[in-house]
Amino acid sequence: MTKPGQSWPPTDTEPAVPHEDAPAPGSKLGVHYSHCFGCGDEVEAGLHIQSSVAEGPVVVSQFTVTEAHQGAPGLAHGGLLACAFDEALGSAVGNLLRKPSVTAKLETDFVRPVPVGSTLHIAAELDGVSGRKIYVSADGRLDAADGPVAVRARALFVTVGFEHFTTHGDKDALHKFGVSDKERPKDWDINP
Ligand SMILES: CCCCCCCCCCCC(=O)SCCNC(=O)CCNC(=O)[C@H](O)C(C)(C)COP(=O)(O)OP(=O)(O)OC[C@H]1O[C@@H](n2cnc3c(N)ncnc32)[C@H](O)[C@@H]1OP(=O)(O)O
Repeated sequence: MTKPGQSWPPTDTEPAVPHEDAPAPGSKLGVHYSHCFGCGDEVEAGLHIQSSVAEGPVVVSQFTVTEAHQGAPGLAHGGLLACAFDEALGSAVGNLLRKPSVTAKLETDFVRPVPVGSTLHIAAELDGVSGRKIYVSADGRLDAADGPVAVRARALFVTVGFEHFTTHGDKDALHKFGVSDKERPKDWDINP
């Protein structure tokens, strides 16, 4: 675990420079997969996170906590909050760098309770890249972009080849992600 005060990223990194085809600041980001628990519109009890690109290597996301997301009565489950951050951090990595990547490590600090009915405003920022390793962190603020911080997270994503998804998951994964064979060389950095 990263201890409070420990430097982040934990190793020397290069700046994370958005891909030339990354959506511009202000762009709303769509659902990357309709059955994704984080953002998918076909998962009734899912998190239905909505994200858009902000200035800097930053993606902002909103997650509204419903009764389907409770741990204690009236309060969000911590594991689902971690899920929300995984999605928000992954969205920053995937959309800005356009490198297929997976979460290798995810740390969360739960600072305040998050009640049902509240909306977490999550700002995820790319902190640096070291080879295949991408460091990214986020703050989640209660009910407003400048509200009190409720959750903080840091993550390491590792760039993988597209075959990670087709080998370990669904052989049709790329089409389900909406990435056609024709698009791959142009729109994605596929040489991790
Ligand atoms: C438009 C699109 C939107 C896209 C929007 C997408 C949003 C989706 C968000 C959800 C994302 C997910 O939940 S993804 C699902 C959850 N994650 C997973 O299922 C990943 C499962 N794990 C794996 O498949 C593997 O362990 C990998 C790929 C992470 C790494 O395996 P590998 O490829 O063999 O590489 P490996 O050599 O082990 O690791 C590479 C480097 O990372 C380091 N490393 C690896 N794991 C760790 C670790 N836990 N902690 C520290 N360091 C680590 C290694 O030391 C090494 O450093 P060095 O020696 O190079 O220095």
